[in-house]
Amino acid sequence: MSATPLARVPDGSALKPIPGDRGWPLIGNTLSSMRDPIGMLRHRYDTYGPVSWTSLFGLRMVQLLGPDANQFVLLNRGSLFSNHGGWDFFIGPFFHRGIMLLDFEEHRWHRRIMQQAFTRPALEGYLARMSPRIGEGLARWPDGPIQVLPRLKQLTLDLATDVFMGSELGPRAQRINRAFVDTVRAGTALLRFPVPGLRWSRGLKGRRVLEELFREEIPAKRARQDNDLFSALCHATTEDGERFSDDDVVNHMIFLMMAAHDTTTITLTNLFYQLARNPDWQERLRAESRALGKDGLDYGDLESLPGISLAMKEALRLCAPVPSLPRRTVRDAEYQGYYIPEGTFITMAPYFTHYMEEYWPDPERFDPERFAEDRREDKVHPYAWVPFGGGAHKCIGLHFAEMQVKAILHRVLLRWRWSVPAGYEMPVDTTSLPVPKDGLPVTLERSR
Ligand code: HEM
Repeated sequence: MSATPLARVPDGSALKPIPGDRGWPLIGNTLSSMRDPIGMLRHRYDTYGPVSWTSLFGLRMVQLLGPDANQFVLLNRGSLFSNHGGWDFFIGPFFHRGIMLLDFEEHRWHRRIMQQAFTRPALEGYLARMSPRIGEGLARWPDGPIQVLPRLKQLTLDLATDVFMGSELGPRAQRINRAFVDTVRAGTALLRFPVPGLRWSRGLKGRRVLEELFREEIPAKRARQDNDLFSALCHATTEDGERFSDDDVVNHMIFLMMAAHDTTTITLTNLFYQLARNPDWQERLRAESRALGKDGLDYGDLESLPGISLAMKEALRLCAPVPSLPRRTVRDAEYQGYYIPEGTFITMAPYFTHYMEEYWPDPERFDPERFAEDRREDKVHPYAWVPFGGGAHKCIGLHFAEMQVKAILHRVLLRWRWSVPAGYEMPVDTTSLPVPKDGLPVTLERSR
């Protein structure tokens, strides 16, 4: 492909035009970015450097690559990049007014209130709810061969029903689960317009069902205080007395369930995979869990499982559940001497950064010790490890995620040893969020 500039640089400007190429007619580079995102970005980085453009999903997209670019986009000095402008194209119809799709002052207002639902006491309450439910959920797993992905999806969905919504929803919880699954799947529909019975229109219907069911429940939730997330959003109040309206609560609930569900499931799936391939690590974590001497974790126990923290960081490096983050410029911008016009779609790519040999020695290797205090390879650059993003929109649920991953993995480690056949390599479907194409088959064997 021959390089063409993205746009003409304004007369008299000393800036350079962004180099790049459209890729194939009509589809651009969409298919290669879905098939092999890291290989495709490596090729572009080697060809054009950290700034280039191509055509993806029918849009001209500027790819800003590497830790410096991550820092530039995520810190967003001068408010150059809109989250709404980037994400709305992909998930707006189903997750509009979710906090990640808000910008600048309005986003800060919502984030201040939402923060009240993620304080330490709130997290302690969620863990207390979650812990026995994890035990019940895992008790339904058989010994022997299982597919990890669908099992974990069911478990995290059941946990979300209780911890996010509150169990008193009873039979309505099942309708919410169904509607929720349809809504989330719609974001990855290939046909991006409503055809009855297909993903997109099922997603729109799912969104309407969720809105209705959550809205009906709000008066009861506002009337009493409980330790589920829905309740926390209904009661969250800042020191200045700011609170969410009913519409805000509905929009945030729908978004939060989505933000938490697949991301945590993918992280756990990758931990299962890596620990199956690295039995020495599996044994090390099991020994740590056994030393704790109990099945259910309390919040204070989380720090006693440092091995899981290291392994989780490494699993998130090797497979960033949110592989790239879109933005759109709200004014003309400049990066490393390149001219980025107003209205340009941008992506930055944690998935790619995490495999850059320039920053991560032997990047393909599962090596949790690279995050240990005496090595801290992630410190090579503050934006080299960015599975949770950074800046104003940095994941608000990162401690929640760590807590849930630890609470689940701890119980699994105590109950089973698991393995994959020698030489097994997990085939990853990267058409949307990265998941194993085969669901990750493993064999569970009782460990006590
Ligand atoms: C390992 C699990 C998770 C990963 C890898 C992850 C990743 C991310 C990333 C990359 C962003 C930034 C998006 C951007 O800047 O465009 C984000 C934002 C967000 N995440 Fe997570 N997330 C995880 C778990 C969770 C959980 C468990 C929750 C809630 C309980 C959550 C709630 C959110 C919210 C509300 C935002 C938007 C924050 C804002 O815009 O201010 N996430 N997450």
